[in-house]
Amino acid sequence: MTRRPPPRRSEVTPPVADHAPLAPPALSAARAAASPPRLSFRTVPLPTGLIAAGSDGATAGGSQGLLELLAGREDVVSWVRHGRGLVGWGQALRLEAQGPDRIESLRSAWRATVYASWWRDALVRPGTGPVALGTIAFSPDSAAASVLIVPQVLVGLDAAGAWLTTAVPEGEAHPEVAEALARLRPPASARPDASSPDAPMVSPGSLSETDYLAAVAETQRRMAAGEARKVVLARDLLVTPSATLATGDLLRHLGASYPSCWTFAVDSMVGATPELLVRLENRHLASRVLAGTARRHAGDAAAREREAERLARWLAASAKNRAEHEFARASAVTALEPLCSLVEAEPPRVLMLPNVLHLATDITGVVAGDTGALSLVGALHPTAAVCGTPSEAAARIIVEVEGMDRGRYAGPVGWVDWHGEGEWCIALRSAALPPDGLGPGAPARVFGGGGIMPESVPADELAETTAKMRPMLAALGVGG
Ligand SMILES: C=C(O[C@@H]1C=C(C(=O)O)C=C[C@H]1O)C(=O)O
Repeated sequence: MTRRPPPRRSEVTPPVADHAPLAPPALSAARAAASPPRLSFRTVPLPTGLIAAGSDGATAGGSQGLLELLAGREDVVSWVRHGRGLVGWGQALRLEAQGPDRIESLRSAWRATVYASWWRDALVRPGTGPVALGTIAFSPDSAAASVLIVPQVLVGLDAAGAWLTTAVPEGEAHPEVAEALARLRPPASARPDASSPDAPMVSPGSLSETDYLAAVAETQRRMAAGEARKVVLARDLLVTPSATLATGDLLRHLGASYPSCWTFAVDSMVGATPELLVRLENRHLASRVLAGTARRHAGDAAAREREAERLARWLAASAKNRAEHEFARASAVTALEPLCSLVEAEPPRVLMLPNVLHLATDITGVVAGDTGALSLVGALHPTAAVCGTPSEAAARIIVEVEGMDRGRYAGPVGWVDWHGEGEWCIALRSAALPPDGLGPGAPARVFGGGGIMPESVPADELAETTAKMRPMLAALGVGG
């Protein structure tokens, strides 16, 4: 499909610069909404068998998996689950916003950009045509920018096949498909240093373990005084690798170990999250609320299996976890109802992950009017899964007790397409990487948190944050 007439000129392919093209300057969302940039997008199907997902998300046959395309690369974007989704690199556009209106500003800037742009897309499937990936700060007061990024090259894979979307400023020629395809191969020069002998260095972020225990106790004191009923606290660890480690290689590790999670990367925020904030496709929405956790332990497969069954029974029957879950579930349903003609929530079930089990509620709905995914994100965020109940009191306690700026941790992360649909998760099981890449002297900030209830045991809450950090820590080479 072509949305605006393509420019009347022959497409001459200019010599294409090598990898790591320079990022364009960031454009404030407010400026972009008033005076939108004009981009040209082109989506073409890729030959069958070139890109494929194995049953566990790994490579199938002679083809490449999506995350393998990122080997050795920096400046990547990723949105991959069970080997399918989107990966890309380069930046054709970067929109930035901050403050309480950051989500709405990005939404209207993207809408204006789409209207000012043109594209060719013979496929018209979710994720084809113009797509931007975003990562949004948890708090309106965060110093971290909330961004939407249009990659220069985006490769997608769904059940029907793979495609390639390129984005260039209007008036510039797209790289030829053959050229872009050749460049799907990771640059040999950027291959990671596989021999990093020393273990990474781990140090506390804003709170030591002792301080975190004190923060949990202080939160419980404030809850006992009637200030809030549930508060989600988090902490961070600084992990410094002994050698450079490419973002693309971290993502491959996450995708292989946590295939049922969304392996994401946007603007140096990376992770493998199990929590779907909202997917909007053909006006139908889906959301998966998680709250209430049991930790799994290491061990042989049979022992872990037996333990998981026992933990699942325990979690499903735990009054504390059920109450904690109910706050999160209610906050999501309440946020969605005004925007939907129908909202249905399944009874809670147990979701099993390699490191933890969660109570999970699947929500489905039909969106009223032309409400888009970013409007739904704005209505949902922050749910009581990552903030608390009541929301404002919990947010205040978080600021006062956690002592850190969460940045994009626990904020929305995902993608939006040309008509406002897309898929957004909560940026959990995640880390903020240094902007110029991980390496000695440039640590990753790894996050983990959990819901505090009046009856919580502080030591258990601390252990829960460690269990939730395990995916990122393992990808960074910490622990087993
Ligand atoms: C806050 C985190 O996770 C959230 C909190 C949970 C809980 O308290 O049980 C469970 C899932 C997530 O909604 C995290 O992973 O950092």
